[in-house]
Amino acid sequence: MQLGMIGLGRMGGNIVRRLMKNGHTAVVYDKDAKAVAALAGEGATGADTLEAFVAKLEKPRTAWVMLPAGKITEATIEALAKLMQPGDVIIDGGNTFWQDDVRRGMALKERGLHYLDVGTSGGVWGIERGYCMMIGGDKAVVDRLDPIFKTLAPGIGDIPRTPGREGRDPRIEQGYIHAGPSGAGHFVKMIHNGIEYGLMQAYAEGFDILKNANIDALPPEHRFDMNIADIAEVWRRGSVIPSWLLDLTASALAENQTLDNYSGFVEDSGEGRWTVNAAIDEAVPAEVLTAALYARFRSRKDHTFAEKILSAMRAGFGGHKEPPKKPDTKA
Ligand SMILES: O=C(O)[C@H](O)[C@@H](O)[C@H](O)[C@H](O)COP(=O)(O)O
Repeated sequence: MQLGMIGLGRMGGNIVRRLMKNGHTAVVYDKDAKAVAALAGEGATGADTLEAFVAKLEKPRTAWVMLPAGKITEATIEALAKLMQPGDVIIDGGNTFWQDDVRRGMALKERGLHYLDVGTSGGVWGIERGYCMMIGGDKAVVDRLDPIFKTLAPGIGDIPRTPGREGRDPRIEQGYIHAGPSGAGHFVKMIHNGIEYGLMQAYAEGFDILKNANIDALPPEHRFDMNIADIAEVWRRGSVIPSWLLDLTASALAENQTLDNYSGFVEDSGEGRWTVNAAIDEAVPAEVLTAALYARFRSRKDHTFAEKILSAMRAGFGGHKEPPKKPDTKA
């Protein structure tokens, strides 16, 4: 099957590679001509403008947009929609806010275009491992494009089947789901990422406590000099908390246990914020996911103004002074 791909970064380029490796064809476009040339060299049909890209696609066209969520994705889909014809499909595979999908899905439908939002998980490893996909949009379109999704998905692999799932939609076990109408795919991906924040924060805090178990503030007989790289490794094997995130942590610590190659300034791309907003809209208490998001904000500041206010209040009611230097509890 043929797929058009706009955006040939770490995700888009590798999606095209995985498809071509498995017998599909691709038309590719990116503002960076070098990225287009590189994939053309690997067998894709390159296009140097959006117009040329659309002209090279077989009808009905399928164009997957894999760009950073926000303005660039919005502008690209708008420009693309003007060039497409009724029956064509536009896929947004980035980390778009699901309400933008709901709006776009309706607007494009009025022009006879189909729109799928595909939350795509797997990062830079997806080319080998496959991508877990959470898809929103019309069922008929999702079904028609099944050969693409099936190839991109990880497949059942060596993950044991879940007892009790016999006779259900086989796509789920392959690693992709039609989650519902427009927006549903990115809604599921948003919650996936919200959970990702929480899991990451849980591991991060646990390892920080282990790392600080030898500080001078503790009685000598309560101090432990922990090898956190080894602990990460042993937990991967038969414990209750293995995961891919733990695998990645173990690899990073094995390489450099001090992690002094990182500053600890943690970015976010929006999904965690939207998860918390959704929890508020639904009045669902999401304490862990909210705290994990705020921990990222905290990571970007030396000391917040709020912390100065805390110090001022403590000084006011108790005469407590701030310590002259960072306390020992922070390594
Ligand atoms: O499932 C995935 O592959 C990841 O969740 C991915 O989609 C994620 O969005 C970015 O790697 C970083 O996200 P943040 O910038 O929000 O941490």
